[in-house]
Amino acid sequence: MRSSIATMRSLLFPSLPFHHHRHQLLSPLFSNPKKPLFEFSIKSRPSRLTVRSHSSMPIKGSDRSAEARCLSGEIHVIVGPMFAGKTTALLRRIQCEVDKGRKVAMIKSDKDTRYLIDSVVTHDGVRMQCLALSELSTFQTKIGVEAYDKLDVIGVDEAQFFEDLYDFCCNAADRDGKTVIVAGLDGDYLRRRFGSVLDIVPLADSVTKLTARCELCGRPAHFTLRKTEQMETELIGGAEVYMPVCRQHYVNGQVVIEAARLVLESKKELLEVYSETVAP
Ligand SMILES: Nc1ncnc2c1ncn2[C@@H]1O[C@H](COP(=O)(O)OP(=O)(O)O)[C@@H](O)[C@H]1O
Ligand SMILES: Cc1cn([C@H]2C[C@H](O)[C@@H](COP(=O)(O)O)O2)c(=O)[nH]c1=O
Ligand SMILES: [Zn+2]
Repeated sequence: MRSSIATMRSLLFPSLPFHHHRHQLLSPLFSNPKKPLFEFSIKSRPSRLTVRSHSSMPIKGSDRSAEARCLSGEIHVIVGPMFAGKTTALLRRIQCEVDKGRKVAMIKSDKDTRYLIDSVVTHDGVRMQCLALSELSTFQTKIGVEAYDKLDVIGVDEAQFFEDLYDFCCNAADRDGKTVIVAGLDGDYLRRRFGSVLDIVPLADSVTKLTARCELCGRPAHFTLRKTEQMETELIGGAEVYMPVCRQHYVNGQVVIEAARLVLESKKELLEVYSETVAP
């Protein structure tokens, strides 16, 4: 038990620097340099807001007034097709937060087993250790209330796989004053809403939709085409299953895939008729 807590803490407050080198294992959270601490007090006339800076008094989540916490909370959403650079952008924004001396934690869905279970990994191989969770609601329990209170920023990757994304983001930003940076697919391979990612758009301070390069013509790719015949929404995979495409090649691709599916189905029916009549 003690060793697992120690492991968890090392995930949260390592002293390792944060490097942006290819295949470099990035530390998920950052040393805890003093960060400017602010206390908000709303004067009697609601239009006046006094901000006082206390460089020494540690303000924990529980000490700050509710107004102060929700004022300091932020939600930023990064969406787009696969290979659009969502995870890359997430890691870059985390770096910016580190440069500002803020404490960060990274979370991803434990459904993403493509590269490493305990790391967020871009398609270019840039990695960062993280907590792989099935539900975001377990995060605070896993890291402990004290460590959670000290956090300034929470990164979430593969957000499309978290069913409790909306409540988590709401609580983290509005109640606890965290900056939450979320990366995930807005649409699935059928261009339908994927999980709860679109639900947090009304909660967001910013929404960024990225594009990849169409694998067939090089134009900007806004959609993800599934190359295989599986039809379930959740299918973990990379370039062997998916490719980013432009609108024209998405539509063409869907026509081809649907035609291929029809051919396969009719072939299967022919084989069944054959096996029942010619060779019972
Ligand atoms: N068709 C493509 N268009 C754009 N980037 C691609 C493509 N295929 C592979 N890549 C690589 O994928 C990287 C983006 O990876 P990543 O940030 O993990 O994307 P996402 O999280 O959006 O799937 C790019 O920097 C690029 O090197
Ligand atoms: C389009 C689509 C994707 N997925 C899966 C495939 C990957 O494991 C992730 C997305 O990875 P990213 O490169 O970090 O964006 O989601 C899926 O399950 N269903 C889909 O329709
Ligand atoms: Zn194209």
